[in-house]
Amino acid sequence: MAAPARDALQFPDSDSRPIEDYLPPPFGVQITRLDYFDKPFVTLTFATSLDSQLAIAPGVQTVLSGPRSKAMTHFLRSKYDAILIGVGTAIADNPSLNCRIEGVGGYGGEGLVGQPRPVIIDPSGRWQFTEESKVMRLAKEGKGKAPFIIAGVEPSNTRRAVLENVGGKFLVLKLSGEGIEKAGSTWHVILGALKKRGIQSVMIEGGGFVINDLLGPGPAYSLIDSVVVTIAPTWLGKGGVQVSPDGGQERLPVTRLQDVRWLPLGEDVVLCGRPNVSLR
Ligand SMILES: NC(=O)C1=CN([C@@H]2O[C@H](COP(=O)(O)OP(=O)(O)OC[C@H]3O[C@@H](n4cnc5c(N)ncnc54)[C@H](O)[C@@H]3O)[C@@H](O)[C@H]2O)C=CC1
Ligand SMILES: Nc1nc(O)c(N)c(N[C@@H]2O[C@H](COP(=O)(O)O)[C@@H](O)[C@H]2O)n1
Repeated sequence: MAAPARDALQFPDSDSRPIEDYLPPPFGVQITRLDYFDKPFVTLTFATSLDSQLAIAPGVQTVLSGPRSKAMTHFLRSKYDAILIGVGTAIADNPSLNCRIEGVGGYGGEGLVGQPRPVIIDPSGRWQFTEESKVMRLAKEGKGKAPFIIAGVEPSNTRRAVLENVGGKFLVLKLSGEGIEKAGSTWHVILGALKKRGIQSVMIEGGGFVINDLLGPGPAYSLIDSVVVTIAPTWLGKGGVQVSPDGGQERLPVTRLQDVRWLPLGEDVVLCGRPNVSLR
C-alpha cells in the first residue's frame, strides 16, 4: 500500500489540457523530424521575470512561480523520462528534481511511476554532493529517481560510491575537443547518450548557461521540440541570471516561436510554443 501523499501538489485537468499538445508523444503531438537524429523529445522549460531573469543574482535560488505554475512544472515532470539541469543550478539550488504531484510514485502512487530521472551536466566535477543533497536523499527515501551525472572526466571513487549507493550513475562523455563539431554540439552528444540509455523524453529546466546555449546560434537550437515558459509578474533588476541568447538580426525569424499558446495560471502566465516548425 502506497504512503499517503501529505505534501503532494494537485494540478487539475482543466489547467493541464491546453499544455498537452506540447508534451512528448503519445500524449502530445507526434513530430516527424526531417533532420533525422536519434534523440529524446526535448522541452525547454523555466520561469522568468518580466526582465527575462531566472534568478536575482548568480548562484541565488529565486522563487518566481506562484503555486499554480509551480504545480504545472511538477505536472510536466510527471510526463518526461528525465529532467536535466546544469551544474550551476545543482550548486545554487540544491534541487529536489522530483515530481510531487499527488498520485505519482512516492506521493501516493506505486513505486517510482511518474518520477523523472534527474540528469545533471557536470563536466569537471564541480558539484560537491553528499548523501544529504536533496536529490540523493529523495532517491534513498523512494520519492524520486537517483540522478545520472554527465561528466567529462572519470569521477573519484568517493564521488562514484556516494552516487551509486543511492542507485545513480556517472555517464562519462567526451564533451570537448575534436569530435564535438562533427557530432553537431555537446547537446547532440548528451541527448544521443541519453536516448541510447532508453530515455525517450527530457525536460530541460536550466539554468542560464544551459538555456542561452540551447537558444543560441549553434546547431543545438534545432534539438528543441517545445518550449514552456512561466512568466512571473515581477522585475528582478540588473545583475541577475538573464535569458538572452547570443543572436543577431539575421536569426530573428528563426527564433520566433510558432504554434504559440498563452495560458494564465494564477498571477503568472505560461507561454507554450514550438521552435523549428520547418523541421517537421
Ligand atoms: N527560474 C528558473 O526556472 C530557473 C532558475 N535557475 C537559476 O539559474 C542559475 C544557474 O544558472 P547558471 O549559473 O548559468 O548554471 P547552469 O545550471 O546553466 O550550469 C552551467 C554549467 O553546466 C555545465 N554545462 C551545461 N550544459 C553543458 C553542455 N552542453 N556542455 C558542457 N557543459 C555544460 C557547464 O559546466 C556550465 O558552466 C541559478 O541561480 C538557478 O537558481 C536554474 C534553473 C531554472
Ligand atoms: N518553475 C520554476 N519556478 C521557479 O520559480 C524556479 N525557481 C524554478 N527553478 C527550477 O526548479 C528547481 C527547484 O525545484 P525543486 O527543488 O526541484 O522542486 C531548480 O533547480 C530549477 O531547475 N522553476
